[in-house]
Amino acid sequence: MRLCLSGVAAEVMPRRMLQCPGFLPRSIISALQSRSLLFRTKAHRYKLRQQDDDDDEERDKPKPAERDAWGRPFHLHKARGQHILTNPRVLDSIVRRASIRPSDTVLEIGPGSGNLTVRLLEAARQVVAVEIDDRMVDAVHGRVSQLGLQDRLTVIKGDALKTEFPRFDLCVANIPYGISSPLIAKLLFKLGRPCGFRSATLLLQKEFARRLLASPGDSEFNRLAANVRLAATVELLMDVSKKDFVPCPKVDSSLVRIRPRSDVPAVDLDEWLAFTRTCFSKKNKTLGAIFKQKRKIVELFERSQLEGKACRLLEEEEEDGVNDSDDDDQLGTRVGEKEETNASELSVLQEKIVGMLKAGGFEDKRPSKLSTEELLHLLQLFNREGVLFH
Ligand SMILES: C[S@@+](CC[C@H](N)C(=O)[O-])C[C@H]1O[C@@H](n2cnc3c(N)ncnc32)[C@H](O)[C@@H]1O
Repeated sequence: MRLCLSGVAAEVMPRRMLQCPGFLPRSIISALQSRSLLFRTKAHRYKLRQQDDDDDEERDKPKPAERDAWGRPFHLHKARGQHILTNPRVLDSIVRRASIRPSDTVLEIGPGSGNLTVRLLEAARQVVAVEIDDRMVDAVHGRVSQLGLQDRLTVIKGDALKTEFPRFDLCVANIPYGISSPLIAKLLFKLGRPCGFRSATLLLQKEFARRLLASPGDSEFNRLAANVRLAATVELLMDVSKKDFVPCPKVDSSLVRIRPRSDVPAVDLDEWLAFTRTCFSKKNKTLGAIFKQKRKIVELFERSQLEGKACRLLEEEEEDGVNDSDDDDQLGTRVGEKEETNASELSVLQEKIVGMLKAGGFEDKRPSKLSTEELLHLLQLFNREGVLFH
């Protein structure tokens, strides 16, 4: 009976059968009724769907939830990820788990109206916040001034992806989820080496956090996880319910701590990033299959040719003792001239790559199952053969 009720049959069971005394226990009838499983006729289904769409539209509308520095309400924009964390226990917990020292400068991305900022100011020496929305900048300034803490807060108005960050010890933030991936890439790969901060404690969309935490071989393991593993360790600190935000988002969140590694392998980061882009372009294909694609071989061939030619030309220029800007222009033009790619050279390169993958035991392996060390070894094999990705 249970099976029948939990499946499709429950959707089409005539109401009078359910109402017939003794046909079903009362508890089951009320459970079914409360889950709206009864009588989902076409019209009813349409109405339910319509209701869902209306709910989505309602959710997408800006919400009057925050107040500006003068106490006037203003709308929150979903497109800017403006979901304000309102649960004080969760906010306190984030600050506690971020391991802030009294001497620290904390970078906060997207302070919003300052719920987290005021707590960070209690724990740190100073806070530098980057906020894109003027209204939020005013709101957080107003709030912090009321508490007399304005001397220890600097708010940079701008896009966190485009703004140069000042020096900081920790990053602690409830970020707009739309910029998670480029922001983490910026923190780990664009600030130079060593990146100079101890950790980034970030609230992220739960599914995104799971991917960051994935290990090689896990179904969620992807290029982002492979890149982050090269430069950092990631740990899950806690999950946070969507109910703790206003307006309530569609997804739950997780707090993670990302700690830059002090022993990042000596590899050209641009070359590594381009290499993982190629390897993870079809993450479930074997490396043999990925590097048999003609398009990939042509790309690698052209890049290697271009690189080789640029080096040769530079050497020749240096030998001639010529190196002024006109010659630089000429060099650019000459290097930029597209070489006629020769079919036999291409097939030589393809054979070389396939042979190298075979010899290294990589041909039948999938990139999503390789450890950082294995990926680094593979990149080294390519580079040794003169194949460059960047
Ligand atoms: C999820 S809310 C967090 C607000 C606040 N920190 C909290 O915990 O309630 C994200 C904030 O980031 C801001 N924001 C969105 N995109 C941004 C960007 N590219 N750079 C800087 N701030 C951004 C939004 O205006 C918003 O205030």
